[in-house]
Amino acid sequence: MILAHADQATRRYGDVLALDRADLTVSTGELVGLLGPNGAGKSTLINLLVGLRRPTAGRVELLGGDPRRPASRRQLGVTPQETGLPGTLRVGEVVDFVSAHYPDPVPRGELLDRFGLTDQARRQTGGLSGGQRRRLAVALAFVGRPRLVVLDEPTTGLDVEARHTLWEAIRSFHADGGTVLLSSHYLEEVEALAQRVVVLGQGRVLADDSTDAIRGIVGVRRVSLVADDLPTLPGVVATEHTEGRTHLLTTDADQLVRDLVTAGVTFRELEVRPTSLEEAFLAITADPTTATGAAVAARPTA
Ligand SMILES: Nc1ncnc2c1ncn2[C@@H]1O[C@H](COP(=O)(O)OP(=O)(O)OP(=O)(O)O)[C@@H](O)[C@H]1O
Repeated sequence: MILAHADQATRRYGDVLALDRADLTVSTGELVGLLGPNGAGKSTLINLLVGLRRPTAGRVELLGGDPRRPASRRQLGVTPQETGLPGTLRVGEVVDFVSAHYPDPVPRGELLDRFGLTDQARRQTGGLSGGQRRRLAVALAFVGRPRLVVLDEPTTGLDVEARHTLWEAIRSFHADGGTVLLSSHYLEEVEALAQRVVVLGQGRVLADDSTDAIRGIVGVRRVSLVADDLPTLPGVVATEHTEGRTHLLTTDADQLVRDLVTAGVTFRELEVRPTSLEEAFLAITADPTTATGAAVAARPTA
């Protein structure tokens, strides 16, 4: 069953085209990652799906209805990117307050334990660390045993341990049959959790595929060297020249280095390093005729 659906969803903010004809379907039991750099449109798409904003064009549907209708949101749990908690309420009181809205909430102790907040139950939320506050905000999305949980960058600002606690909680909800849509800047995070990844860039869905396939697309590396003359080499997604160095972006750095040697290229000062997600996106969107670009373009996007 389809729990969330965007059909050519478009959203403008004045002159800014934040989301450009995006398609997305999330079905029961899926754990889908929404991956993209800053400003890609992740929050915009999420906000349309959970009824916080209306699309300028196109259609969105949540749990079979219009997300703007409260009835459609009854079985939804959301943690937006920005949240506020009443600073003088204790952690346990906040959980009780939210729980009171649901017929069969997760017991307070169980929820706090799952999110590593048991020791903070009696603390006022104003006295929590940023990471603890974020974990509480995420935990609240799960209180009402929702069918669908939507989390907008749930682990931003968390240290490694807190991030892992949160991942475990998300995994266990999913293992019990729950459905999750979460956004992230980090491929590693999406890889750790999701089987399916939707990549957004400049408001468009660039790819919608398995985590493995996306790793192949955005796992771009930068091979940089000094060489007078370079032949055309296979597997190069983009080429840049700065200060006498040539930078070759590729999804297979090992093979590229082998090809350089086989081609008899005289080079020096070779460096291989990972690219940022931004660089990878720029590379794969810049030239749709490259092998990598074709892999992206092959997905239905427009
Ligand atoms: N309320 C708004 N008013 C004007 N422009 C907006 C508004 N919300 C978002 N935008 C713009 O829409 C584009 C997409 O923003 P969005 O927040 O959806 O991206 P994002 O992928 O969630 O980014 P981030 O990872 O930084 O949170 C950006 O250019 C942003 O500046």
